[in-house]
Amino acid sequence: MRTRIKFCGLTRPGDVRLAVELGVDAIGLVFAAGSPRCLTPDQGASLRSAVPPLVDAVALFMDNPGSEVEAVVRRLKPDLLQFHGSESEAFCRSFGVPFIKTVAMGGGASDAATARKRYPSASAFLLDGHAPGQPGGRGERFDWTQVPSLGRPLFLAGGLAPANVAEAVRIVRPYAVDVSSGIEGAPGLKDGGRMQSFVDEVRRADRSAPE
Ligand SMILES: O=C(O)c1ccccc1N[C@@H]1O[C@H](COP(=O)(O)O)[C@@H](O)[C@H]1O
Repeated sequence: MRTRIKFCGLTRPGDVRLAVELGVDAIGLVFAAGSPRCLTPDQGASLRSAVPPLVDAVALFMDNPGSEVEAVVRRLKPDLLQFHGSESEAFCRSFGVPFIKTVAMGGGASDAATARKRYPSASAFLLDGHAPGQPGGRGERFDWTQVPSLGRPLFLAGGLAPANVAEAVRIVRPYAVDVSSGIEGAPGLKDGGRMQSFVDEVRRADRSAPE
């Protein structure tokens, strides 16, 4: 099984081009207010145009008004939406685009127990290391031995980096890994060397997969 890779929070066309060259499966574009990686719809549209067919463009939101999500959907035509806040199932599915729902695993108050029932139409769940109500993209990991079974493909996120992603893949065997700050030189600015090392480490862990 090949672990899928999503790079999130890209802000520069050159970073998108390198991610595609490295063979990542999905590029995340952030529209969450307050994030150092937050894009305007114009910036998002320009980056989206650098994403070729067969690589997914994912638009990320955190409790944005529906009108903002709608505007990004209309402009960028993303392949997937990623919701990081307290959005309802009805809100998430109202845009007619498949969606990933984040499950907060940190702070001792995981919302994993209710996610499966609350979001029956989620295409996948993304497990992140932050506490419920907090934003992601801050490099917070959680206990990888405590991964809930949610009946949908799992994206593992939160504090992943070239130095730990192989271990994370071996323990969790997720459908995909998702990384933002762990491949950056500074918030929003991806580092080419770290991007390359991250992909190499995921592939190394894949090669060690049990038959
Ligand atoms: O990237 C952001 O700035 C962000 C803002 C608000 C919600 C989520 C955000 N990013 C997502 O957080 C996880 C983990 O990031 P990290 O690797 O720990 O830095 C990742 O899924 C991003 O998509």
